[in-house]
Amino acid sequence: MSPAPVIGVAVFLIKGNSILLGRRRSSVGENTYALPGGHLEFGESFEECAAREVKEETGLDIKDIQFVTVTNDVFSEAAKPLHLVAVFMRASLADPDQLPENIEPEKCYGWDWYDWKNLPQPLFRPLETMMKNGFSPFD
Ligand SMILES: Nc1nc2c([nH]c(=O)n2[C@H]2C[C@H](O)[C@@H](COP(=O)(O)OP(=O)(O)OP(=O)(O)O)O2)c(=O)[nH]1
Ligand SMILES: [Mg+2]
Repeated sequence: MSPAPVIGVAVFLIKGNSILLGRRRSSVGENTYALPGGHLEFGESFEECAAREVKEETGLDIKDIQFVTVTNDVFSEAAKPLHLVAVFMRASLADPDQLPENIEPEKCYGWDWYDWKNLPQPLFRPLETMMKNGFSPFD
């Protein structure tokens, strides 16, 4: 039996021309820069999941949470095959002066703001694929 598809929610947290990224500590995408996010829990809306994951991982409070796009990928070559539906949301800081904290240091090396025109490398693969396809969360 194949495992059920998994639903991830990731958040483009936008501040001026920058987005918040953290270098992952994970068997999936170790050392790559990714958005805050995690898995949808039973009964949650995408907006609730986005706000909860950003709070759990960075301590930040967000507002104006909107859906932007969705990806659907099957990683069949992986040791544990994974079918991932990733829902991408966009949001802004409720308080522009609030600073990100690394609340889950076992999952992330730290959060920082990066100019959209000068993103760090390597990006987490789903993010890199979106960028290569010309996606922008600012449009
Ligand atoms: N965090 C994050 N997840 C992403 C991004 N792009 C993308 O496809 N995803 C997908 C891959 C992951 O399987 C899924 C969940 O994110 P995650 O790996 O951070 O999960 P997590 O441990 O924080 O989740 P949880 O089990 O604590 O709820 O979302 C991204 O840029 N950032
Ligand atoms: Mg996460």
